[in-house]
Amino acid sequence: MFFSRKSPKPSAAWQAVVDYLADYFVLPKDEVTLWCSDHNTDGSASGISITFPFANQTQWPFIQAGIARALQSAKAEVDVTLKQQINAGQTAKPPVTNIRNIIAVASGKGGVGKSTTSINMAFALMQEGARVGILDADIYGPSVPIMLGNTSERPSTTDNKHMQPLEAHGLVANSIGYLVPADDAAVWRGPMASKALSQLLNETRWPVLDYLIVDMPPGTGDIQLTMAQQVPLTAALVVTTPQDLAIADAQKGIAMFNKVNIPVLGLVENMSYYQCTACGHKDYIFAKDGGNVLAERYGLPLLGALPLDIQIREHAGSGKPLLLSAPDGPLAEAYRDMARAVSLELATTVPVAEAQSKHIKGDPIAFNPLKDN
Ligand SMILES: Nc1ncnc2c1ncn2[C@@H]1O[C@H](COP(=O)(O)OP(=O)(O)OP(=O)(O)O)[C@@H](O)[C@H]1O
Repeated sequence: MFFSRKSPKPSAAWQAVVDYLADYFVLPKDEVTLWCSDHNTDGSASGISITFPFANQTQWPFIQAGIARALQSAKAEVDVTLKQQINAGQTAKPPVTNIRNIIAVASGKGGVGKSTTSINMAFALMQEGARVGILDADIYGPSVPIMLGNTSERPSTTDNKHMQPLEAHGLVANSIGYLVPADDAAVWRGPMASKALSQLLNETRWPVLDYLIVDMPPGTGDIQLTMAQQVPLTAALVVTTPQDLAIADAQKGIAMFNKVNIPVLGLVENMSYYQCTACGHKDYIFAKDGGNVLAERYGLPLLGALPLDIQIREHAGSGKPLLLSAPDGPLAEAYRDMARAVSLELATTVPVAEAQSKHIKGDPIAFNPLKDN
């Protein structure tokens, strides 16, 4: 965006930008001020750089237009640039090489759509400009290979010690489903399942990732607890459906992460409602506001509400990700809304790790599926 260099009042411009951002993101001015810095455009005129610590690139055209309007009404002129730099969040355990943030997606009970939410959120975060990977920790029922449509592929290795993760549509992934037949893993006891997860996490050559999404096994038993403790999680997200039973189980999920001091970013209500394709009427098939009530009870934000929609099921089962097949539709938009909310929540609630770049070693040679952004 270009403005005349004859900026009479840089402080008015600064104020207009900060006010606009605080208003747009519904955040305190102190918070958004941290994203802004003065920069020199050509040595004589100064401008404002906004560095977002979260993924929101699809919104930049709106934000740029909004800032232009705000500057115009403040009668201020300044050059404004937008950038994105996602920080590594603080973790209790040492971070995994190349991964800035690990987010667990969990559910109190099976079948609520945890895996579907994980994969769609991963693609949505990518569309918002983040570098993303997915780790299928659902050892007993891995579904990532099916959803990515690459069940017959296997991770390769060059040194017999590390795996190159698979890559599908720019998303890097690893899953027990790529490594052993489903029937074998289904009978593993807890210690074997957690060992498998540890190997998948630590012996994969991850490229530099802003987010690794971990699709957890459903439930809140010993296995899930061990896994939650074992992985250097930055934060967790709990997926639920609105009916009472699922809500009761989601509570156990929140309690489990609280017990091991992993911050819960918020809740996602899946299959919230069904919208009639003919008349647009919304039917709350399971119950209304279940996720909202639970979110209020725990003081957590409701970060997304996804409808029950045949397209979501069809895309999940066909290996053709919804976010790529129908990127402009309302469902893709709903997932991107959720992804931005998750990314913003993490950036504004989880403290930034002290050592930002020590564990970022760079993309393994000859393996860089993600475009630089
Ligand atoms: N919003 C939705 N609309 C329609 N179908 C959905 C939706 N979310 C998930 N599904 C479908 O519901 C089924 C269960 O979803 P999914 O496998 O994601 O659940 P899960 O909680 O991960 O299950 P599991 O306990 O097996 O790990 C799948 O067939 C999926 O396609």
